[in-house]
Amino acid sequence: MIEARDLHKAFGVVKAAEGVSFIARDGEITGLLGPNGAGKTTTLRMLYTLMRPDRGAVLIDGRNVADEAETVRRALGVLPDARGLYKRLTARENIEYFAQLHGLDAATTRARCDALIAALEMQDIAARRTEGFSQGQRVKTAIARALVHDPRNVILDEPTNGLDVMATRTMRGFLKQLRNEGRCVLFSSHIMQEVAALCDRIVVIAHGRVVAEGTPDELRANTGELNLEDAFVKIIGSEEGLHA
Ligand SMILES: Nc1ncnc2c1ncn2[C@@H]1O[C@H](COP(=O)(O)OP(=O)(O)OP(=O)(O)O)[C@@H](O)[C@H]1O
Repeated sequence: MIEARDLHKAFGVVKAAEGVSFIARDGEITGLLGPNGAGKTTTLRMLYTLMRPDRGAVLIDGRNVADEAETVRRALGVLPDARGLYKRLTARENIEYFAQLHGLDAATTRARCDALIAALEMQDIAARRTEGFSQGQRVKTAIARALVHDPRNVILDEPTNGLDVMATRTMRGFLKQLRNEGRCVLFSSHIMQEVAALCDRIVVIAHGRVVAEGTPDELRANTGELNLEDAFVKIIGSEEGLHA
């Protein structure tokens, strides 16, 4: 479980997060939806311990990040906005390297790598150096690497950004599999259709604040709109972020 509790973060005069609070539960996919510059990446960075909030708290499985950063990090798998692969290593070696950093033994490393490579349909690229990888190939490698230690909570910053239709389908199927395994899956997107297709719960963020939250049905009911797109226009107050 991931909990954002009244998170604030400012960069000079820019207030990127102004009291962001929400809970992402186990066995659910939670989507953080908002237009460009809404504060999604900043919020996720605070949640995955990269950035310290000016105010507020982050709790992962009930543990406060400020007190137990190391324990919390072991329970987190993160796809950051900068994917950052080692380009001289193959895709498999990138994943194995993270397994070593987490202290996994050789047999577990092999088993986890094989399972992730199969689940993400990356058998054809596993033995290739990542230098020159396409966007989709890089994202798959970075996700496999983020999940090699079998974390209970998964945070992904715009995981389908730049992916083609087939790669997006694979990614959606993979995220659902993580959810069905009982994990807590939280991802950000500025694309309404992406969030609508995948999420059990949606947290809508605009100008650093949570402006709506609920299941797709609840968001429709609360806005009095039959169509989710119309509901978002009403919530965000513009058509930003509605189109892929
Ligand atoms: N390191 C930083 N220094 C200065 N300003 C920043 C920094 N990081 C974020 N900001 C500002 O904070 C605001 C929120 O940015 P953030 O990246 O969190 O938005 P986002 O919702 O992820 O947007 P996008 O969909 O475009 O990625 C923006 O105005 C951005 O310019």
